[in-house]
Amino acid sequence: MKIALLGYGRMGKEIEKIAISRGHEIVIRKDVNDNIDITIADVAIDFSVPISAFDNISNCLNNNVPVISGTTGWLDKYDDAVRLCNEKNGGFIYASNFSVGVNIFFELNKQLAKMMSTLEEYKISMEEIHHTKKLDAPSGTAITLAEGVIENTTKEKWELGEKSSSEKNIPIVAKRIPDIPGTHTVTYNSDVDTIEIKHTAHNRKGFALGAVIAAEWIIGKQGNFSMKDVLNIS
Ligand SMILES: NC(=O)C1=CN([C@@H]2O[C@H](COP(=O)(O)OP(=O)(O)OC[C@H]3O[C@@H](n4cnc5c(N)ncnc54)[C@H](O)[C@@H]3O)[C@@H](O)[C@H]2O)C=CC1
Ligand SMILES: O=C(O)C1=N[C@H](C(=O)O)C[C@H](O)C1
Repeated sequence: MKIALLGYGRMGKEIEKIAISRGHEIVIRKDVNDNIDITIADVAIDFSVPISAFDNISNCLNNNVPVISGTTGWLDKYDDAVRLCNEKNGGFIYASNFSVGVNIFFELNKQLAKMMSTLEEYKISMEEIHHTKKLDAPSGTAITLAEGVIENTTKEKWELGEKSSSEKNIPIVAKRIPDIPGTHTVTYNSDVDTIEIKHTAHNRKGFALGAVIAAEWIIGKQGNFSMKDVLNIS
């Protein structure tokens, strides 16, 4: 496959190594606002910055190139991206986290939320820890975890901070510590005990492998998909 990397930072470089090891060719390495001809690629993988993700994705969809995006912090335009994908009969996957482990963790989180939904003595909170170069907070993964809880309980919103302003909200603490690739914890605390589920990424290889697998999977498909479709998780 001929792959365009839209964003050639920490993730772009990690994806390049894995893509080459799986027999693919990198035909574009776009960083910042370079002019590119996206039509030379079979598929594009966007791991850029929040302000550029939508333009990168639109350029692909407008030129009939399927696109995978892992960039977080741009979701105010997600519905526009889905609309454009449908209008152009394109292929598009956004995932806040491409690692297999986190996608299993997302399902575990939903199951746990269902079980906890009637147990009012337990108070939920979330914590995410990332490296100090991260631009957005809370992380996209923490937002997906919060959405999984909201779908399965009476919680209505997430809120940044240690304590939420309403019982209906899920408090999310975002910590920034040098070199941490990504740690997410969901905690249910009561007076008598604590239940906690946690995912710790040891490096960026899992995110990068998931993105390449998604790029391989989307070739020849039309529609807006998720990592759950790619991994066939039920
Ligand atoms: N979904 C997932 O599994 C994961 C998502 N991420 C997200 O991916 C994004 C990138 O992460 P990193 O590689 O760690 O960041 P990074 O800062 O190392 O790389 C981003 C690169 O994008 C470049 N860039 C700026 N404007 C651009 C444009 N118009 N077009 C293309 N590239 C442009 C920057 O120069 C930079 O080199 C972040 O939003 C991060 O949260 C990171 C890891 C996993
Ligand atoms: O910026 C990062 O590094 C990461 N971003 C994603 C997020 O916002 O959830 C995924 C992963 O945790 C690493």
